[in-house]
Amino acid sequence: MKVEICNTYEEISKKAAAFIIEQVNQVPNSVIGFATGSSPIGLYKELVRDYRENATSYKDVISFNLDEYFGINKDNDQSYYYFMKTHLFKHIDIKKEHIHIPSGDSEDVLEECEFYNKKLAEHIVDIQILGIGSNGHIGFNEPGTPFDQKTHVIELDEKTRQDNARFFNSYDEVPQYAVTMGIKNILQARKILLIATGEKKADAVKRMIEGPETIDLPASALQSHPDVTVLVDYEAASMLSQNFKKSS
Ligand SMILES: N[C@@H]1[C@@H](O)[C@H](O)[C@@H](COP(=O)(O)O)O[C@@H]1O
Repeated sequence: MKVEICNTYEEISKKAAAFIIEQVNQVPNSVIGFATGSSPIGLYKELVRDYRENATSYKDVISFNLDEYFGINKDNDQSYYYFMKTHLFKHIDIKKEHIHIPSGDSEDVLEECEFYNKKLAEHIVDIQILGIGSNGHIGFNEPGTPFDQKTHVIELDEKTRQDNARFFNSYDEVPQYAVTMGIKNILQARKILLIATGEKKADAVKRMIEGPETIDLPASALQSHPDVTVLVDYEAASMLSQNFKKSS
């Protein structure tokens, strides 16, 4: 894994944006895997700014989002569909028919998972953007998820629901289940770009990079991927060994 320790969230967001913009400029019909959560918001702001200033076009880009809450309709302002629309998609020229986000309110959720896996199998994601949960989850793959799992329904950890409660009126409103790309899908991307900030992520970041590869820390699965870039601030990097900090 390439680990870059940055001074500010702004620096992380700019570096991440440059990574995506370079990909889209080189290959206009790139397939980009998008993530939600607060970590990539700065990156999306930068992409929108660049779109307005430099007209980088997304008209041929195909997108796949990692996950969606289960039991939430896409027009609900807590849905990840709504998040992507608000923070990125409505500001750029990506085509609606090129956007893929698992549906959180399909009548048959297992069929939805199968459909999403089928769509994913028709493409190779060029860059998958990731955040990381404080319990080491990626997408919504909670601790204990087998690494060979593809898109599936998952019961959210209490920790995850507590962490995400800040976006809802109360803890009880946080959905109990989600639909998420599996770790197997995530590892099939050509490149992975993970963003983590703040000391709440420090333990998960250390275990992702320096700990054993274990289903107890889902992000440790990334150790077996050949092209992962991790952008962190000093707080998120604070538990990494000194050796590691120097060599990065
Ligand atoms: N499912 C999302 C993840 O994709 C995200 O990476 C993570 C961290 O979120 P944040 O960036 O807000 O800390 O939690 C959420 O639950």
